Amino acid sequence: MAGIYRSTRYVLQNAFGSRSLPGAVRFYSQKPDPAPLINVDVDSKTGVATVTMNSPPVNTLNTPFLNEMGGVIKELEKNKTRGLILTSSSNSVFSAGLDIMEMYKAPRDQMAVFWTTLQNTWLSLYRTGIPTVAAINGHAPAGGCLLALSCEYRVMVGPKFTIGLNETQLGIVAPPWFLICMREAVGPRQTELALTSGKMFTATEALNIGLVDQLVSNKEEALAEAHKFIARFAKIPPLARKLTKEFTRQEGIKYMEEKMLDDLETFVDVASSPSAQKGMEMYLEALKKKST
Ligand SMILES: CCCC/C=C/CC(=O)SCCNC(=O)CCNC(=O)[C@H](O)C(C)(C)COP(=O)(O)OP(=O)(O)OC[C@H]1O[C@@H](n2cnc3c(N)ncnc32)[C@H](O)[C@@H]1OP(=O)(O)O
Repeated sequence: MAGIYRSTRYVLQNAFGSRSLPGAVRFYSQKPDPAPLINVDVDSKTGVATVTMNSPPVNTLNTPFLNEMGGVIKELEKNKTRGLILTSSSNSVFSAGLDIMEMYKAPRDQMAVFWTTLQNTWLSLYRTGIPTVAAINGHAPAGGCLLALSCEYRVMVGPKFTIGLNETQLGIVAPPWFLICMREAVGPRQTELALTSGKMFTATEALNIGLVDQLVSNKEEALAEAHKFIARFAKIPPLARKLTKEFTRQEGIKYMEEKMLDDLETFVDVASSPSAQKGMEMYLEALKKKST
């Protein structure tokens, strides 16, 4: 393990005094951003929260965004919210996944803070007792797909948007917990086929393999179906529901609880390797070329 990484682990462990690091915290002081990156609207009748990612242009997952998302989930849990619908303010992108700028040419300690924040926020979303639905109203590559997979139900606007774990196309490897989420939705065979090729699925293909649960034709319909899904739990005792969800998701939860620091170490080593850096550089160039 490289010296810088050792010191990163030391800083994080010393700051929190144990192997398990808390979620949704800012590790370093940052200038507060006055504009929220995520909007929350709680329906006063149903108690269901619509959580709208609003970080233009493409809702990339970076440290401030993930911190805010972790804080939102914590707050909704505290307020005993009846449901959480995750969607996007963009007309074409749900989330473009991890912010490559958090990994490209970033110092190892910055990468470590980013990844720890991602791990914690993911775990909060994945295991929350609140019923969760992704209303996928745009493209959802990589980390965007992970967010959707972490919810209990996925309604996707079709037919033109795509979804998938495309990491191998970038020359990087999706970590085991991304894979666990995919496998829980589509099974081992489709997971291997999808991840080894980095396939992005059309909404119809995604429905056919069970990557999404329902196809609709616009965001309004997606939100309506999401509300219907959450209403199914109106008469289910919340504690029984929450524990059943935890049991069902035990593999992912256990992985993160037990392997958090190993996973972090692997990420920093892999992401800072020359081949991953080269892959990201080429990918960023291709994105820039496309947008100009
Ligand atoms: C080392 C182990 C790590 C393993 C895990 C990795 C998981 C990940 O999530 S990696 C990230 C994977 N993400 C993608 O492959 C998506 C890339 N983006 C796109 O395909 C498209 O942007 C889009 C289909 C989501 C949207 O297309 P659209 O035409 O609407 O917008 P663009 O012009 O492409 O983008 C606007 C703007 O945003 C920049 N950008 C897009 N995605 C990212 C990103 N993931 N990170 C950083 N920046 C991104 C893009 O370069 C444009 O920037 P400029 O306006 O400055 O040119």
